[in-house]
Amino acid sequence: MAIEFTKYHGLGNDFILIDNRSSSLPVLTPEQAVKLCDRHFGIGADGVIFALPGENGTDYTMRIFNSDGSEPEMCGNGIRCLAGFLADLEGESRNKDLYRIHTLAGTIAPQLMPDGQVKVDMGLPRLLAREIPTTIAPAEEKVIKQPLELAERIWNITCVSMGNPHCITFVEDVAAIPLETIGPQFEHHPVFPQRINTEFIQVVSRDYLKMRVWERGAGITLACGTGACASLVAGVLTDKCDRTATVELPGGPLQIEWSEIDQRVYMTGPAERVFTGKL
Ligand SMILES: N[C@@H](CCC[C@H](N)C(=O)O)C(=O)O
Repeated sequence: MAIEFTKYHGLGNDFILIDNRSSSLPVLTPEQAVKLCDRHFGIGADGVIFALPGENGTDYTMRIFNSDGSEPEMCGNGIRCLAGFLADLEGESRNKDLYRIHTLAGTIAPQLMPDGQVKVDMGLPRLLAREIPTTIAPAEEKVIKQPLELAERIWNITCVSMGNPHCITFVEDVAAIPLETIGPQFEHHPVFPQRINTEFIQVVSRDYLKMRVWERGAGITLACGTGACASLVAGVLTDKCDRTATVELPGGPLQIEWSEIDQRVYMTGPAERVFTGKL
């Protein structure tokens, strides 16, 4: 069977997009996704994203497999790419700019902007230890500047769920963090029963943060949208940044806002089509 795909990226966080609108089950297994994501023996990507029929009154459903085959609840860069992909698929019959997408993290709403960027209503951040989830604090408490011992060092971590789990730590110099060795130790630390995405943040000013990330199930990536949102929330909670800031990632900048009005997080950034192909 031939399967068509489109390769997209959001600031270098890259995905294989599959038109799965005729079935509610992904046409590929997690094992097949792992093979396709391989950068030497496959197409190469950080994950595979499926555009499925909508559920619960939404326009579409997004499912995603990480490059290790695990299934995360949400993906910020991925949902911008999905919005671009859906607009391509709908072509001339498209009659809206704002999609309501069902995800394992709830309904997320990406909007295609006139300048080509995609602005996403990422929903409410979740802050309680049980919502992350983490056992580092009592279930009903927030995890803000909590000490975590790892690699012979104490890291003060703040945890935020954007549907998927994030652990944020503020550092003097992001370039000096040995991500390859430290990242997996955070990801598999026993206080995170569902593993964790870890963001290292350097505060350049109250509206400009530099970020590097180790992603659960994908390792080092050039950008992480949910991670940038979680990091801004962590920065506000620890009084390191304003509610609106640019988060600069290795792949480029994202604009993030934690709205004072509705307490929801908004992310704006690009989604770029790279090529199409047939498996
Ligand atoms: N890169 C994504 C996040 C993808 C999921 C993540 N690896 C997880 O397992 O939670 C983003 O842009 O948000």
